[in-house]
Amino acid sequence: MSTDTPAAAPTADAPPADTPAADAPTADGPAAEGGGSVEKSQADGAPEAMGGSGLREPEYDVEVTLSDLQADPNNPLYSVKSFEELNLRPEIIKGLHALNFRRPSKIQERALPLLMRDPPTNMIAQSQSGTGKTAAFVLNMLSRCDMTMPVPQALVLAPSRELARQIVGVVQQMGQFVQGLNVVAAVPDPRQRNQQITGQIVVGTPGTVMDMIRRRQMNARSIKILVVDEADNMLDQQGLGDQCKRVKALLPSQIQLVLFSATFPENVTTYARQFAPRANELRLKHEDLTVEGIHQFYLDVNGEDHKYDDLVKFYGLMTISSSIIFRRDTAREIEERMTAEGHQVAHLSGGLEGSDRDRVIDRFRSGEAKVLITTNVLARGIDVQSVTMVINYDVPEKLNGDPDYETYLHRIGRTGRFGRVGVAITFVHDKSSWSKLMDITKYFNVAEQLVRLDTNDWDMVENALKLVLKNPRAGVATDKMVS
Ligand SMILES: Nc1ncnc2c1ncn2[C@@H]1O[C@H](COP(=O)(O)OP(=O)(O)OP(=O)(O)O)[C@@H](O)[C@H]1O
Repeated sequence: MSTDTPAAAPTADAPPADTPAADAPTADGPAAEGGGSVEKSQADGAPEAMGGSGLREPEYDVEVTLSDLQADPNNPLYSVKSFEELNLRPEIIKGLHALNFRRPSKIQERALPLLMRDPPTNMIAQSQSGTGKTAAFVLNMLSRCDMTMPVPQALVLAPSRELARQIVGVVQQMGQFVQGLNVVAAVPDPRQRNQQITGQIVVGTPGTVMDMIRRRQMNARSIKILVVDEADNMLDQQGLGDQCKRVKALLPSQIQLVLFSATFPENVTTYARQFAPRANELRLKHEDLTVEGIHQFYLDVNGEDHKYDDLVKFYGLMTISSSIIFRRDTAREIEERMTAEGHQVAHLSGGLEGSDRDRVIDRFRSGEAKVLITTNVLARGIDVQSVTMVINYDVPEKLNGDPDYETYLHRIGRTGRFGRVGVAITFVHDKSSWSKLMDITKYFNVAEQLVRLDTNDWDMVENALKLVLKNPRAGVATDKMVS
């Protein structure tokens, strides 16, 4: 895309103007409004307010004081309650303390009393990426399972093996002081083939779970909770939606159904309500979904042919602790080229064997690989706190070419986790990619904050990003920095 791209214009046809940065508020400016959230508590009957490794520079440490963020009522991490007040058992509280969870986040504070109420009620809950949804549903499961019984009692369905394995890890950590707890990952694994599942909590991908129940490897008779994580994705996609429905049909009829996601587009909401009837709902407007700590940029690339070169140049500018590059397809040229440039790169796509996928994600989590190149298979749920940058090498699109709002939000949500600062950079190389990105940022009400990075001025690019990443309280770049 040429440098006379309509950088600040809200539409693709609008004439070039100042960059959006000119009007962009700083982090000291207006905070993301928490007031636009909508909560519908059907159990109560009445609605309530809800509330590259680089080659030149040292690594940046991004620090964040969680207690400050948790004191701001507009912040999704805010809470007035303590875990003790949420009636959690002492051994579970001990696990939370061991994890350094001092206070619940807003979603945990709101969801837990509803989830843990007796008799159990269904729940459809939404909150921004990285705000602790996993802990909310894990704490409910830990509280409700009888650990003296070695049979599955709670089942979590997740869209990828990586996310399922991650959730297993969260259950193990939070439940480390819970006597008798056994949690099992139900993901394709030849070693598990004929093994009987005896864990009280099972976390898996829908196809494997269905197989295990059908082959009687897993006894579903005692299951009392079904959690569908990333529920909009799980219920929307024809394949997964169908599979989730079939898994549900294999479970007892009187169970607690819990759906969690950062996004619930309208077209999925109706289906979600059929899947989990009479649910308490914790919902947000799409305008309130972005996370303040994620600074959104676009790299103005001079045509498709320059994308590789610019990516490599970009990674030569500075060291990022960990970053993820999202691509539409699984081509490996970028990996090869960046490896040749001296970066510690890993590549993960759905086409790899399960054990290879495990090895790759584990290398990335441990920091052995600093750059992860992947597809939408990892767009959702993956929580690696050291990820300070996400790159959308392609603007996320649906199969029909329309902008994919939800995937954009989930991809950028791999950084800026639980109050941390992160940077999301989308490559824009022509009018079409530009206008799709504009649509997306307008949908989430962040078009004004989107900052252009000009590939004709790499010093500016470097300065803009350093400023944001060095200072956890720094605002988005101003027009002085990116002109
Ligand atoms: N109360 C808390 N105190 C401190 N850290 C927390 C708390 N709750 C969650 N976290 C941490 O916040 C991070 C994000 O949590 P989690 O992965 O559950 O987010 P999420 O809302 O499920 O995000 P996504 O929508 O991307 O799936 C995790 O590293 C988790 O350990």
